Amino acid sequence: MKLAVIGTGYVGLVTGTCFSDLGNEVTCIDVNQAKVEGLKQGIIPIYEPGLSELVSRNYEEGRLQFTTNAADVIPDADIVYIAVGTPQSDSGAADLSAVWKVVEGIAPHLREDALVVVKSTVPVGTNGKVYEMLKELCGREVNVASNPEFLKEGSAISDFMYPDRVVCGVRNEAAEELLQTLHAPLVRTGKPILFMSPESSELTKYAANALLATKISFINEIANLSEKVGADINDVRIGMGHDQRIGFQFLFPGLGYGGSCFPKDVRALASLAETLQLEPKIMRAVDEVNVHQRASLVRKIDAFYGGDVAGKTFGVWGLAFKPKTDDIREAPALELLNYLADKGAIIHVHDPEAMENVQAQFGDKIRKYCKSEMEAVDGADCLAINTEWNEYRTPDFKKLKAKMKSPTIFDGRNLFELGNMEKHGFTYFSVGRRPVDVSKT
Ligand SMILES: NC(=O)c1ccc[n+]([C@@H]2O[C@H](COP(=O)([O-])OP(=O)(O)OC[C@H]3O[C@@H](n4cnc5c(N)ncnc54)[C@H](O)[C@@H]3O)[C@@H](O)[C@H]2O)c1
Ligand SMILES: O=c1ccn([C@@H]2O[C@H](COP(=O)(O)OP(=O)(O)O[C@H]3O[C@H](CO)[C@@H](O)[C@H](O)[C@H]3O)[C@@H](O)[C@H]2O)c(=O)[nH]1
Repeated sequence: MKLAVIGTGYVGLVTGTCFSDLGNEVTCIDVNQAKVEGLKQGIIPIYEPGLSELVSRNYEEGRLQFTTNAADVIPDADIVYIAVGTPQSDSGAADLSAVWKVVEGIAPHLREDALVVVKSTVPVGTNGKVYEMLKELCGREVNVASNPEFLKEGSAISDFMYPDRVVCGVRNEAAEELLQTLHAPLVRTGKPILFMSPESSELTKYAANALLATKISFINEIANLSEKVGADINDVRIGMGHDQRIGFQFLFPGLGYGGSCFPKDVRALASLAETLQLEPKIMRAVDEVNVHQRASLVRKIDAFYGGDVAGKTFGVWGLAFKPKTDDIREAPALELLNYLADKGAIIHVHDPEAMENVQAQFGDKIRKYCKSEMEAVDGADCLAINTEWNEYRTPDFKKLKAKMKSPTIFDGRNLFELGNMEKHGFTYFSVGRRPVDVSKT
């Protein structure tokens, strides 16, 4: 099949590349000329495990192309995917301006039998609006479907290639047949392609993200309670998770959810409900708990130092919003960096992939961008951990202690055992567990 994928970001690039790898002829289109030129030279604009190899192979074998010129590609396409960003607008609702721009841009070039598929996460009713808009612009009916994406950054390729389910919102059999054929190689293991109305498909995407976000805010609230009552959230989490009705997934406490999806999607869903005179009490509470949790490391640091961090050296491990990505959109680390920079602390950071993105925002407000995690703690008054990269999980504690000026750790991801911290003589603050304070022993 011939596919045009418009928007070559985390979702568009992964979608286009994976579909090309499955034997389709795919052209990825983006307005960002530098990005497109880079991709043609094998420069991948994001870090996503396995993506670079897959892009290179399919580009070299001619199944995957990149362009800024939609008009050249759309007339040939069986399916046109819309995968542009739908960020949060000032009101909290999703900003659909990029989607409307794409719709206007493709209308004059669409083949009579082409299927337009909205992959971007869009509020319920958007598919219907795209359909109406194309009908108006083209002077005829255009087939429009919804196919939301459920991939996670850091495991995007395997999530795409081995989905739990594929959700498609369609209006007719022609769309169902095309999407069935396109996705057939992804569901050979028996996972379902679920066909439903575009409205149900759009709502499924938001509802899934909102429930996952709810689990995270719930466990963070229980973690804060654990700290007050002397319980250990790790034991509580495991005790809960063994109940099969609850499960273990998305119950890790931490610094709240970040990234480009959960924060904006929870707010967009709440905002949609409010425009319909409903009161989205759960969604608003989930967001509120999350905003509070994102500042939890800052609160602990501020309390420990009595607000006086000026001139103190902070080693910071982890900047990306989660491991295995370079994405810092809504990353909890940004909250900490802003606090430390405003207060005049000396900041040394390390992240395996996200330092360039942080440098673009913080520049010389950060004293050192370090090549290794040990370099970041050299002479540090304390270590603060934001992201659970695997390489941070088992440091040589003797070496770590010897490097630091003071053995103090603020861990937003519960990477270390409390017993280990006691054994090695660290003062250690984590999430939902008792503090270890060696200065008091
Ligand atoms: N990032 C994720 O993990 C993820 C997962 C599932 C769904 N989604 C949803 O997918 C959509 C895309 O997210 P993303 O993270 O890939 O966004 P992104 O910001 O990484 O990429 C969007 C791309 O679209 C391009 N673009 C903007 N306007 C354009 C236009 N008129 N024509 C062509 N290209 C244009 C931008 O230059 C950019 O490269 C969003 O709706 C998001 O909510 C994201
Ligand atoms: O137990 C957990 C699990 C996750 N998180 C945090 O939640 C955020 C989101 O993590 P994750 O869901 O793994 O990454 P995303 O790439 O944001 O993926 C989410 O958002 C995408 C965009 O809509 C969806 O496609 C995915 O299904 C959905 O998981 C991150 O800040 C994590 O640190 C926790 O705090 N505790």
